[in-house]
Amino acid sequence: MINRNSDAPVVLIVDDDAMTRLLVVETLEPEGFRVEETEGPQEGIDAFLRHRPALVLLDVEMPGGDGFECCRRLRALPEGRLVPIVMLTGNDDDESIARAFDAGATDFVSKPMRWKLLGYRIRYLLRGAATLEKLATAQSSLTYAQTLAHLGNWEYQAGRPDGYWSPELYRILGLDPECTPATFDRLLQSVPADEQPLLIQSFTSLRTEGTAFSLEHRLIHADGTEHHVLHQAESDRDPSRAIVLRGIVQDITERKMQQGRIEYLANHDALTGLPNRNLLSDRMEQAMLQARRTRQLVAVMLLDLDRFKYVNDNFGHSVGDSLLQAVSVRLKAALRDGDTVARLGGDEFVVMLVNLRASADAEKIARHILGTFVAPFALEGHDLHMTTSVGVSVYPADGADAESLLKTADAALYCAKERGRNCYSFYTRELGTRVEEQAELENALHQALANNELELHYQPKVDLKTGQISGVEALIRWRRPGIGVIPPDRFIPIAEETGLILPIGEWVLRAACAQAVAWHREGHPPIPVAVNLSARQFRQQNVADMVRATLEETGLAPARLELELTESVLMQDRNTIAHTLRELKALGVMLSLDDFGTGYSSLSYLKDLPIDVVKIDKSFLSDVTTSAEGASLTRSIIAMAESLHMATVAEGVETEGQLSFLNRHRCHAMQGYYFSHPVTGPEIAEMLSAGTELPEHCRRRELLHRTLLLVDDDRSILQMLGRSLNRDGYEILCTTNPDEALDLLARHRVGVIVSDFRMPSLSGIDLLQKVKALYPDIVRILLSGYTEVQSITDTINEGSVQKFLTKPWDVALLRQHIAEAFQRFERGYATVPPLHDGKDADAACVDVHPPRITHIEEPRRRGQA
Ligand SMILES: Nc1nc2c(ncn2[C@@H]2O[C@@H]3COP(=O)(O)O[C@H]4[C@@H](O)[C@H](n5cnc6c(=O)[nH]c(N)nc65)O[C@@H]4COP(=O)(O)O[C@H]3[C@H]2O)c(=O)[nH]1
Repeated sequence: MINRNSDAPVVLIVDDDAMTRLLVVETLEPEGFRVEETEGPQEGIDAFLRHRPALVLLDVEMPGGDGFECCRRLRALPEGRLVPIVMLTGNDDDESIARAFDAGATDFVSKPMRWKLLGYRIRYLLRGAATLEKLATAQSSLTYAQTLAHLGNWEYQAGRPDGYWSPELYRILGLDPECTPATFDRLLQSVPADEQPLLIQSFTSLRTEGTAFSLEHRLIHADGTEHHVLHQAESDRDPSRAIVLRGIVQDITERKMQQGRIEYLANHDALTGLPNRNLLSDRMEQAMLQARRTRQLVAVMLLDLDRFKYVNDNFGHSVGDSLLQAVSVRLKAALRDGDTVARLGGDEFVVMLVNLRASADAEKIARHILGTFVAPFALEGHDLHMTTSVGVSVYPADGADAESLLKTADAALYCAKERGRNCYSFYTRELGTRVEEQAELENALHQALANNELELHYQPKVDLKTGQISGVEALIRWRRPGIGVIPPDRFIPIAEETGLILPIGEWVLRAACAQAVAWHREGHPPIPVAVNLSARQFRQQNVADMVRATLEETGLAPARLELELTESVLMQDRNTIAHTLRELKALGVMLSLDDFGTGYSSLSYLKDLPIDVVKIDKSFLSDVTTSAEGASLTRSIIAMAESLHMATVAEGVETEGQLSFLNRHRCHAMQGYYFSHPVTGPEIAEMLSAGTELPEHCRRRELLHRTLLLVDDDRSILQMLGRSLNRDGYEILCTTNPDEALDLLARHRVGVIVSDFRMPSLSGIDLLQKVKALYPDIVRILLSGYTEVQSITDTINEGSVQKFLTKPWDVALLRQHIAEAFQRFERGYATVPPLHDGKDADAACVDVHPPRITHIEEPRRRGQA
């Protein structure tokens, strides 16, 4: 019977004896085997390759060759390594058996054989072969896996110095298995000296007490490189009850490096390499712990670069990035080793100072930090002058944990910025309360628009020539239920910061336009309404689109809308802003520059922008009648605007003196409490109906009459002077008090002042010096006795006095000099040239003739005997 079952295990019989082959077939096929037969060694090898038998029965003596040699050749084949080969031998002698095993045979059977047992024997051998194959597969998988995992292993028997190291362990150590004994001492040699004691101790406990260990330590590879390994070991007893120690050594160098990299990235800022918020918090907690123990202080400084956004917008992000890197280098260089500089993101840095004894130490360092910004940063061909604001909080007084310390430092930073930047502020309790209030305000502001809590007031602007209302400015108010009206200065900055200014700004624009249309519909003359736009609106919205849509929606003529921008708007990217302003101009609206003089706008920049009106900030107006500087700045702004063909509106006009000053210098319009506070829409309507306007004497007049101011503490002299001059048609103002004289000058357009030399409260020279500074166009005459001439020579030479009259006077000559003085004033008035680039008007309008002395000889020049 021939077994053709293809799944049946194949047995190859190689024997020249046909009878033996037949008996094998007859015996095995009924047992479920398939038998392939060949007669000689070479055919046997060919059949082996063809049929891949599960087992080979091989005769020892064949005519075609020796069975031992055939066995050897079969074993040499890759496919023949593990196949059971059973030698069939007629010689049951020891030598043949030994030769058979030597040639690689698995077993032998002596002829004549017991055929009945052959099947059992073959099955047994096949089971053994299968187990061996599985073992070999498992072994190679294990080796492969160990290589992949860089996992080596070792084994020692207690009491024996030599043991076993796997190939991978040799590879990890970089050692040659052929010439390196697998001893524990050799393993130890590869461990750096500082880590050897730990390993020895662990190994000893394992050996003596059976305590398993798991350690990470370093190993020095044979090539000298340092590797990190995870080393784990435990002990066991083998079947003979001997103690066996087994361990694995895994090379985790790569994982360690990646872990290190991940940890670095998680704790450092990628741009500057400085610690980030994460690491900073850790360090802060540690520093506070230590400070508690040593009773010292920790200071946290929060830094924000002033105008960093301007650098980014105008010089590009790569310059911005280089700047941040340069700042981090300077900050690190400014501090001690134990201190920390971290970057929180953007242009925010934190400096943490440890081991401080007093807050004053932190103050010194804060000053030092400001000092490190003095030198410009030379970056990509630009010299950037940067400053920073610093908020400081101190542990333990200002916070018990990292988060609260950063919060209080932030509050202090806010205060430093409010103080004008480029300075530092320490946190105080009052500041904290203010910050909390701010936070509360911020929450409430989110609801304000939805709850209809916002409203608009309007402040009239008045034309100084006609005295009539020429427009209004819309000013927002927040009426908080249960609290009252909150002024915009308190909530607009918050709205700016949070972005709420965008919806609020849109609402203001719509409400103001609608109100202007409503006034017109009620029959009032069409007056323009001005609306403030914030810098953030320009950055984040398409302002031109929004304005166009609002004009369409409300039906307001574009010429009746004025948009007020602050200088901070102009500090944004030049090209973008110029483009937006041109788009707005193309719509037909008016553009005015608010709070002019408080920012950084330069004349050359302004002249390229389509600005119609410059608003002079109220901070200049406040001291315009008392401070030479205030007066000079305001004059300069008016003159500059005039030269650029822009109109001027002065804000915050509260007194007649300020108004007179503005008229004298030909400002176009005013806005301020002197005329009206901001009022409601209906109140504006009432003012328009009533034709409310500036009183006649407050308007700008061209030269109508000559006003003369006489100042003398002696009333009788004043009367005599008045009598001498009253025929000439002057408006004569008299006062015995120099302070009152300044007030009169502020309120009246005086052309000539005559002042006595000796007065108890202020000398005539001091008064005229002030007049020169405040009103350089007024012609200044000093009145004195003969004997005083010598002492006032220098003053005359300095130019504070332009004419000099002596007492008693010749009436005709007095009249003549006063008339000449007025002619001179009027000449100057008619030719006041526009001022350029902030130059003071003095040089232009003061006639610097040598002083003329009436009645006596010329005073002697400085240095003359
Ligand atoms: N001391 C004094 N002050 C005077 C006088 N005349 C007017 N003022 C005040 O000066 C401010 C003029 O407005 P601003 O410079 O545009 O300054 C405004 C403006 O920058 C901002 N603001 C107001 N409304 C809005 C708005 O709707 N949107 C935006 N973005 N900002 C607004 O808030 C600032 C303050 O507004 P207000 O508190 O209404 O304060 C107003 C006004 O009430 C005066 O004679 N003396």
